[in-house]
Amino acid sequence: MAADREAVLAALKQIGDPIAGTDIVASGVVRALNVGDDGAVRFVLEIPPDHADRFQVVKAEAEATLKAMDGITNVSIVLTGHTEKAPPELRPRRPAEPKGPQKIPGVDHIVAIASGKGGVGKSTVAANLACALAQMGRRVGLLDADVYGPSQPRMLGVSGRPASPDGKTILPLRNHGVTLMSIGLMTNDDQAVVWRGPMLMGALQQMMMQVQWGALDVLLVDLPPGTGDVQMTLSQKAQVDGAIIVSTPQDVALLDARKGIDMFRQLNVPILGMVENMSTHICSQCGHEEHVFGHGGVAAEAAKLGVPLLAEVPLDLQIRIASDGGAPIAVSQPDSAQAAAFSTIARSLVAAGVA
Ligand SMILES: Nc1ncnc2c1ncn2[C@@H]1O[C@H](COP(=O)(O)OP(=O)(O)OP(=O)(O)O)[C@@H](O)[C@H]1O
Repeated sequence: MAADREAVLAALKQIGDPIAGTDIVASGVVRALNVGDDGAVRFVLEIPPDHADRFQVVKAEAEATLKAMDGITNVSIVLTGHTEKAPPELRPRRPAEPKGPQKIPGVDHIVAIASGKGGVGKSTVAANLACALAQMGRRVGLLDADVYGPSQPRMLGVSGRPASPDGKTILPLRNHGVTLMSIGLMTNDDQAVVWRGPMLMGALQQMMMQVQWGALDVLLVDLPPGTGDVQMTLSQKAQVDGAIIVSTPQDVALLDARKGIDMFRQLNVPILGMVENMSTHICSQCGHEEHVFGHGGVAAEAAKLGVPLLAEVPLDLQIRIASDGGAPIAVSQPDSAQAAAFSTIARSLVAAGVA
């Protein structure tokens, strides 16, 4: 079993800080501690630059201590000079030079998860799909670009602000095997954010290019609903392999989904398929199946538009409870019927060569 964060912290508390005279956890030099599900431990020692030599010894001691512990597979410690800077603020930067779509270093594929309309379950699908892919052994990242309501930190059970040891790169967070960065983690919870166009573009570019994603088979991008600046910027700046459009079966949702598909086609982003969410409702009490929003509307629309229907996800209380609780159903009940819909989408992406 992988060591947990508490055990790692306890071990680090045994190591002295030669300058502060306390231990390295108490003195605050241990930053951005990340203990992975696979037992990999990663953190930054943020130290006064004049004392680098003395902290080399501390680093070696911490490495040796952690490596000797059960459940730790790998230890990676980065020594950085102390800066007073907080993680970078998302200030608008210089207007970007006009450049064509770029690859994100280390990221093999980018898949956008989009919807025409808000509240149709796009983020739920993105979170579950990311977890389903991770469970299949894919290296997966999730970029929550839903500036109007970033929900991935809650759905994936992640909190805290991501660290930026050097003030330039941003270290993402990780849970359930998914590497996550969210615009929601860069703002204060209680602060309403009003995003303006150029600010949005700068923030999205920062998320894509400054976050240390590491080597990924696929980066899923949870887009805001609709057809706005973020969709445009993503498709123009990054090489997007395809988009998945999530819709409920109602006519109005479908109408907006169609607009989304048109937009991606204009931007030359292939449509990988549509997902019908809240497809049928099976009563948890009596097992009766109801079509709350109608059923099959997305299948018909997909056929009309000539795009695959990737899955039909039922409207199910467990799906909501699981996401609200920070462990999507694909990871908390991977063998359930509800989770099967998400593994089906994951398998389609792998079969299509984009994950
Ligand atoms: N299949 C489902 N069964 C039950 N509840 C669901 C399902 N899909 C989504 N929900 C719930 O519906 C609400 C909205 O879902 P979600 O946040 O994923 O939508 P969204 O399309 O990303 O919305 P927005 O774009 O407006 O942020 C959430 O509370 C979520 O738990």
